[in-house]
Amino acid sequence: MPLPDDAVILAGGRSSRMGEDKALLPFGECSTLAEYQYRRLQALFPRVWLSSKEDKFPFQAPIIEDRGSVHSPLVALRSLLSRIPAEAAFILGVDLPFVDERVIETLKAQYNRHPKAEAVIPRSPRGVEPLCGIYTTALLPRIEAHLAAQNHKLQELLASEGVIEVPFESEEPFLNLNRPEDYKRALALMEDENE
Ligand SMILES: Nc1nc2c(ncn2[C@@H]2O[C@H](COP(=O)(O)OP(=O)(O)OP(=O)(O)O)[C@@H](O)[C@H]2O)c(=O)[nH]1
Repeated sequence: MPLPDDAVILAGGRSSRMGEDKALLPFGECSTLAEYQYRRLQALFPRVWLSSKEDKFPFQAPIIEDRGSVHSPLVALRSLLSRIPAEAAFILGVDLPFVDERVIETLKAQYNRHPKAEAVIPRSPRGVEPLCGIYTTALLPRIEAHLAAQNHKLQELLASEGVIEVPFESEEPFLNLNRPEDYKRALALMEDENE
């Protein structure tokens, strides 16, 4: 299997727009979206982790807890890139349930073609999709610098020559669940797929 061997699900956000913790919403056959993502990624990566502020999950999985109480994906990236046993990991937001195997295998293939890349990130028609991509420990010094400057913008971290952008024709796989209406739409899409 091409590298990386590690996948990490970002599941420690505040879910303020959803109004309840979206990682813990039921999804598909699973009692939580976090477990749905975990099971899917287990088929594609030898090691799968959950990234969160604390262990709040009703199933067994290795957790990488955040170092720092501020909520932002950058805080999570600092903690997980310092903790993974390798130099790179595939990162996925818990709220992107439609990122499929084709997307992941395309990103893996690009990473294997560019092993010195700092990150390999999809670009869809709506722009870069930073919550789905391969991130490497080479980013750690810049992540620390951005956090020290209280700059939490992932897009700014990724505006670097060392970041490979991979174009995708559709934004559909990157549909994310921010609000209750997004969740309802995602449940309906799942039902359509299963019919
Ligand atoms: N581990 C960890 N994950 C985070 C943190 N902040 C955000 N995330 C995750 O990163 C992804 C994008 O998060 P955001 O869109 O910034 O925040 P959110 O919790 O999804 O939603 P809002 O509060 O409505 O913005 C989601 O998968 C979050 O669970 C954090 O501090 N730690």
